[in-house]
Amino acid sequence: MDLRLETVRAGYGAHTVLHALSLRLAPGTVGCLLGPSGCGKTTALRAIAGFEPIGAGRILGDDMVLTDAGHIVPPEKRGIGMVFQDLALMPHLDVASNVAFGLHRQPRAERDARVAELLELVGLAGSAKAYPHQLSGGQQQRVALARALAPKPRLILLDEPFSSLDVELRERLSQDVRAILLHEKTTALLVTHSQFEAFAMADVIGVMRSGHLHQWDTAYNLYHRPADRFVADFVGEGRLLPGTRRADGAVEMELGVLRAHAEIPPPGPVEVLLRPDDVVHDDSSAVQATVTARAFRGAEFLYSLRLDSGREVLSLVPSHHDHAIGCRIGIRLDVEHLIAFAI
Ligand SMILES: Nc1ncnc2c1ncn2[C@@H]1O[C@H](COP(=O)(O)OP(=O)(O)OP(=O)(O)O)[C@@H](O)[C@H]1O
Repeated sequence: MDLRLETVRAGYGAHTVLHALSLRLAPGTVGCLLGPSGCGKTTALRAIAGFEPIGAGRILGDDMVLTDAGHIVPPEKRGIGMVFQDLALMPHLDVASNVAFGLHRQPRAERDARVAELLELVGLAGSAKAYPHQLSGGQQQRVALARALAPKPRLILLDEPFSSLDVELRERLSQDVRAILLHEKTTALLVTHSQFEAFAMADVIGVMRSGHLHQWDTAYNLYHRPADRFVADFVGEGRLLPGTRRADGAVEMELGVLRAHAEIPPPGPVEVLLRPDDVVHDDSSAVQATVTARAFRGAEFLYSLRLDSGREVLSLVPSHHDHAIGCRIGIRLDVEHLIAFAI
């Protein structure tokens, strides 16, 4: 489905939750709404599914109006599948019957073939006769996905589908689910507050806060070209440090002078985003900082460093450089693409 939201406003009574939400999800792509709890992700998904009316704007699927301020195509007529956090598998039906649930109008042979195909796809071909309570959480989630995909929906909506699973399983499952969605060529929209899931699954990610969509973009652009301070802060790790943009284009900071490019703000005070890989440990550097915290990440340490001004930066350092908290270490900047915001 080619899904379009055009300046959608929605909410509950007098409480507006979505403010002029606009986005487009191209057919066959996986999109994600990412944002802190309460920012309106689920409300957006429910409006797309047809469970919530909207106060203004339009929701279109393949150029057909699904919802506008005066009218709603009912959920069952939209060709949209859903996978929610609480799986709602039917406990008294075996796995195959759960997956077949939405296919009751199809001839038996076709239905059985589709169920077998999906169970194969989600890696549960051997569990067709098992009951939900005999499966692990991850397996149950796969059944829920197979069930939602069975009728070949034009769009599938996934609301925090992995939130009840442990981290390791989430990681594996989110990659598997992406592969399954691509295989089925289903357009999908996922809602999560986990960046990891968003990055692992989505082609395009929308960062939301308080019902506003701050940026609808690829993971690469959210990380390397954040549209504003909120996205810069919310996506990935990093710290904002004050600086001054000079007339010659360079930016002066306490850590040195950085070359700038045309996109950054005009001369004046700015805030510069420094990612942990922008701050390089270098014993020969004159600039020193104090290690205030460190997290072992296997190949690297993530150091929190206090500058002489009292401000903090993060630095990723190969883990054979093992510096204790309180140590002074030399650092220099190695910024490939300067990101700065006018203050
Ligand atoms: N049925 C409802 N009636 C009234 N207010 C609601 C209802 N559902 C949600 N809200 C409010 O709307 C706002 C957005 O909620 P929503 O569930 O869309 O956010 P979310 O981003 O999905 O959050 P979470 O990640 O915690 O699920 C919240 O302030 C919430 O309290």
